[in-house]
Amino acid sequence: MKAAAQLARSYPSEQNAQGTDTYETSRTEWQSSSAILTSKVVSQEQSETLPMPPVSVGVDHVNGHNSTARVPHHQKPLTVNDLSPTPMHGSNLRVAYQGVPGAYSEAAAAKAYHNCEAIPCDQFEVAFQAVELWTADRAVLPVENSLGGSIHRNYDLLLRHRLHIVGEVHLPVHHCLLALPGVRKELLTRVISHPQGLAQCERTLTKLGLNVSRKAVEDTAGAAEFIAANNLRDTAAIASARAAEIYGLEILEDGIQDDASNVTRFVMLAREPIVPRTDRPFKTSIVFAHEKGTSVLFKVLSALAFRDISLTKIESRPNHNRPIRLVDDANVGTAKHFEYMFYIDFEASMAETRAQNALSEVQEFTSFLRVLGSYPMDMTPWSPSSSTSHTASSYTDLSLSQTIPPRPTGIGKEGPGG
Ligand SMILES: O=C(O)C(=O)C[C@]1(C(=O)O)C=C[C@@H](O)C=C1
Repeated sequence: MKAAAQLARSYPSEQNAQGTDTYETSRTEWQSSSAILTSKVVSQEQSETLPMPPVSVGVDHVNGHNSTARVPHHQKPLTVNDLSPTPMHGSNLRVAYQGVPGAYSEAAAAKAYHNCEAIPCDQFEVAFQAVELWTADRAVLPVENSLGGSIHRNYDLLLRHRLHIVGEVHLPVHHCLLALPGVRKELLTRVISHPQGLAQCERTLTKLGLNVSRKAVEDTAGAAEFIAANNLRDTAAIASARAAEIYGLEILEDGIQDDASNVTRFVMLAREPIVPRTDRPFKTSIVFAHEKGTSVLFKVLSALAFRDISLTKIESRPNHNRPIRLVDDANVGTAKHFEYMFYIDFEASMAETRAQNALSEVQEFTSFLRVLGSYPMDMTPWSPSSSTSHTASSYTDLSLSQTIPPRPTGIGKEGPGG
């Protein structure tokens, strides 16, 4: 079959959204069998972490602004042991995020899915698995920040798991320096936060003249929770105003991110892709590799540029299937090339012919190609000064308005979402 025809047939259409032609079948056409990666639970993202006992929560206020996610009392983060394919209850969309209540990821879940039930997970991988095993309907995960850069772990997990990107959401991130009531800045010896939180405030921390060590923990709100639970009077957390409220901390400094327009981009993941459309701006995310490594990159970029398709993001990660390629030259020795997976986001919908043609061409000179998702761009108005204020209802996850394949027996119905 000609590649273009194969592509047009393989990407989900209105027809297959009705269940007559599943995306699962088409997806295999896009992937070389050697590149299929298995899912297994991996160790936590930070090797050096602090234990964080759970603390009860109940304040409904995200990062200084009203949240629409419901946070049950005494909610403990989901761990890998909690994951079993048990039936869901209730009609609201259950959205998995990494962290504890008060984390920015929780705010992103609320922005993406108004009135959702936000489910905290102790690792990114658990959030992926929660959706795969029907414990959650969606996962909302950070992929990049305007100051701290890419969240590499999630790029690797996107490849290892079979979920589809169904949307994106940009969350302005407004950091505060939090400590127990009565603690003065001069008494601090340590600042703890998520590595991204530390990275996003590095220059400001230095400017404040604090004589503190930095320590990475699992998430920003978890840092606040840890200080409260252990009554640490020499330690401050970088976290949201909502985390201060939840865990009873005081705000020593407000807005300590190095750039006022600090923003994190999150992607929404689902078990099924959405039907791509052309009536609003769409983005498509792909990942590809080639045995000849980086030499293919120029061709891929040309295939997009030739069709006037703009790139919004490019990322490379080690190709874990084949990390090194050795090239022997009898005369000079052995060259050792690192192998990469390339991730690209571009501004076009897979419903557009130009995107289909571009990917047909890309398919011809890559050994592995996977469409991670084609989804509406977050076009909500930009207001960095208002921190994490969000217009929850202005965002739409189109997957909620499409026909969604039935759940296995015993699973409840789809919630309202965005
Ligand atoms: O720690 C949190 O609060 C998170 O939600 C995680 C996270 C991230 O992984 O980048 C999300 C947004 C901010 O960039 C800081 C941290």
